[in-house]
Amino acid sequence: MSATLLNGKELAAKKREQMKSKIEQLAVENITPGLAVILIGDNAASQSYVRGKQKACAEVGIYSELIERPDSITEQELLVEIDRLNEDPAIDGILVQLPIPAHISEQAVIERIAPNKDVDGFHPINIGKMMTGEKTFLPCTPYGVVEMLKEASIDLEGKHAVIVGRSNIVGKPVGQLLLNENATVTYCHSRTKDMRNLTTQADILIVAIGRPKFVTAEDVKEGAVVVDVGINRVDGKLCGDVDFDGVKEKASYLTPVPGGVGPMTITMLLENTIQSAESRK
Ligand SMILES: NC(=O)C1=CN([C@@H]2O[C@H](COP(=O)(O)OP(=O)(O)OC[C@H]3O[C@@H](n4cnc5c(N)ncnc54)[C@H](OP(=O)(O)O)[C@@H]3O)[C@@H](O)[C@H]2O)C=CC1
Ligand SMILES: Nc1nc(=O)c2c([nH]1)NC[C@@H]1CN(c3ccc(C(=O)N[C@@H](CCC(=O)O)C(=O)O)cc3)C=[N+]21
Ligand SMILES: [Mg+2]
Repeated sequence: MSATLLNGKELAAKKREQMKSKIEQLAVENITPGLAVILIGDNAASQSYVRGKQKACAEVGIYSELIERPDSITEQELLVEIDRLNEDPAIDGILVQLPIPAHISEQAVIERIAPNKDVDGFHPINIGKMMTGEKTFLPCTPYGVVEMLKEASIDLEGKHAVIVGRSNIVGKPVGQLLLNENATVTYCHSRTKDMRNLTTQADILIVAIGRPKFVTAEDVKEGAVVVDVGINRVDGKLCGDVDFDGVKEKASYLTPVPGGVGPMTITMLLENTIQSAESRK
């Protein structure tokens, strides 16, 4: 068997088309959704992601503002920038590109963003609402993963979803969203013993660890749905956390890297920004 590819790039393009007409409707009411992105330092990967976000905003008609600051910025200075954006009526969403320098507390920064402008869905209030199933901004990568599975009509109810990775931005929330969809969820991480025994039981396997081609065909059950969140640069080329060529012969569905989860992450950021602008009304 050769897996059906879950084409995130294509679904992202389709969703962005739909967003354009929503934004035209908002324009009638004199609302232009606005996103502020704060980029600290000169990390090449972060710069490239931020460019991707700005390009996507321009494509659908979201106003975007880039605030670039040097590595030497103090935590206090950054918090003041966030306060200003919290008060800015043209800004519906605020994103601080991670990682940030070690001398600044990531948690302090995330908690300073007004929850109703936290389009990343990282604020503890929004995480809490996600856990209780209240409507809120869902974290973009997990939200994008669930949208891709739904688009392919992959039934989640009662399925065993195994998540490899437990970061606050990907692993933990993707498990929570799948639980909200009535999947049975198991988390694996760097201390997990006999991980293969767990991953080979997965109907749905989500991998988000940041280790190139770490998950191989032997880790996967025949017919499983495999979602590769990893983005790794090896010899100048992008690859995921899953050994694509091996796993595609065993999985029923598989996401490519690039062109899988990544474009969906940006798309759900746009979606959250539009949702935020709609609540101005
Ligand atoms: N496509 C997209 O839109 C996005 C892609 N990414 C990519 O996804 C990947 C993960 O990102 P992120 O969640 O931020 O990463 P983190 O580094 O924050 O977390 C990695 C997680 O993987 C676990 N882990 C690491 N090594 C192993 C191992 N050998 N076996 C089992 N578990 C392991 C860690 O365990 P422990 O907790 O025990 O340390 C940790 O929970 C990266 O490649 C990143 O670039 C990230 C965000 C968005
Ligand atoms: N506050 C914050 N929010 C984030 O959402 C956030 C962040 N910080 N820090 C870094 C990670 C990573 N991330 C990606 C987004 C898009 C692609 C993406 O579009 N990838 C393309 C390839 C892009 C390329 O060619 O480099 C693809 O997979 O096809 C990847 C990774 C968001 N993150
Ligand atoms: Mg991280």
